[in-house]
Amino acid sequence: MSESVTVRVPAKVNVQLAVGAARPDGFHDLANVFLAVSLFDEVTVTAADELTITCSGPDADQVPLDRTNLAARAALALAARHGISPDVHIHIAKDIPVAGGMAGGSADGAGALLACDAFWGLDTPRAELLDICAELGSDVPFSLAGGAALGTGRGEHLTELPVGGTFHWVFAVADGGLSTPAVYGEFDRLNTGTDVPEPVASPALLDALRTGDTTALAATLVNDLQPAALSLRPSLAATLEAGTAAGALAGLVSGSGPTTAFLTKDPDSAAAVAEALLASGTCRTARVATSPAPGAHVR
Ligand SMILES: C[C@@](CO)(OP(=O)(O)O)[C@H](O)COP(=O)(O)OP(=O)(O)OC[C@H]1O[C@@H](n2ccc(N)nc2=O)[C@H](O)[C@@H]1O
Ligand SMILES: Nc1ncnc2c1ncn2[C@@H]1O[C@H](COP(=O)(O)OP(=O)(O)O)[C@@H](O)[C@H]1O
Repeated sequence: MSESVTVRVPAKVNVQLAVGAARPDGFHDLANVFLAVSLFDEVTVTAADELTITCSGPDADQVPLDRTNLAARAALALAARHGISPDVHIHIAKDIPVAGGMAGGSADGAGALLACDAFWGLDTPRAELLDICAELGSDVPFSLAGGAALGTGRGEHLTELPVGGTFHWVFAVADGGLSTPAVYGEFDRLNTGTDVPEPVASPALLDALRTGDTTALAATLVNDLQPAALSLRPSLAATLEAGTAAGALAGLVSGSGPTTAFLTKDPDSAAAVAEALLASGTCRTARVATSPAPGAHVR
């Protein structure tokens, strides 16, 4: 057994998030087109007498260090399935914004699962790991998979998607987070009395991904949660405006927000948009990243 295992896991952006009506279980059916982006958390597992968690990075103080942390829940779930002790130390080096709509918690869940699996030498089949991910949260299977995928159901059933090029993004990180259930709740409130259509993936958007056509992707980006996120956080409208005024091809709220994502035509444009966003004072920080990025992998 090696002394430690470190797994690197990407953040995501939803290039299409089509949201259906609330289901009886409270979740919403989705057509969720995930794209992994090159901002990564690193999850390291070492031997310990009990299950403990530490976290480092600029947003570390916002991460729970008890058993509600998705990394702890992943270790507990895997250990329970194999009937072994979950006693390990998990360190999260966090670079993904917390509660930002970029699936940072999900990344840590998938990362801890893979790291514990390797550390304990279990060699759990991939399909079983994906099942555990789905139990942990709707976005967790995609954090394991990476690349690009269509998520259906509540987002946990994945179909891998081909991507024909590299996309250049700028992420404007807002002050504070937005609660995912609160944003879905606001979506329901805004849609009260309307007939919410079944969510379907956009053929034009899937085509743009497949061909790597940035301009076509920019024209088809859509997030049904955006009106709800803007309703809860009206200041995001100014961030979206600042990014597009600075030359981004398009901007949208990332998932449930409040991070906003801007698609740009090349690395130079991304750097210019990031600089303009920072100067605009409409965000806390701006990060440049590319996609697709690989899923959770041992370093
Ligand atoms: C909105 C999205 C878009 O990818 O991500 P974020 O922007 O939060 O990262 C996801 O749907 C978030 O997925 P995830 O954060 O894993 O959610 P879960 O833990 O499964 O569920 C948290 C809560 O979100 C709501 N929820 C989540 C998924 C879904 N399809 N319908 C929902 O209504 C429910 O209120 C649920 O109790
Ligand atoms: N490992 C983790 N990293 C970050 N947040 C976590 C983690 N585990 C649990 N959480 C909780 O999940 C909430 C959502 O965080 P996160 O996954 O970063 O955002 P989002 O759901 O918007 O993508 C946080 O407010 C935090 O309380």
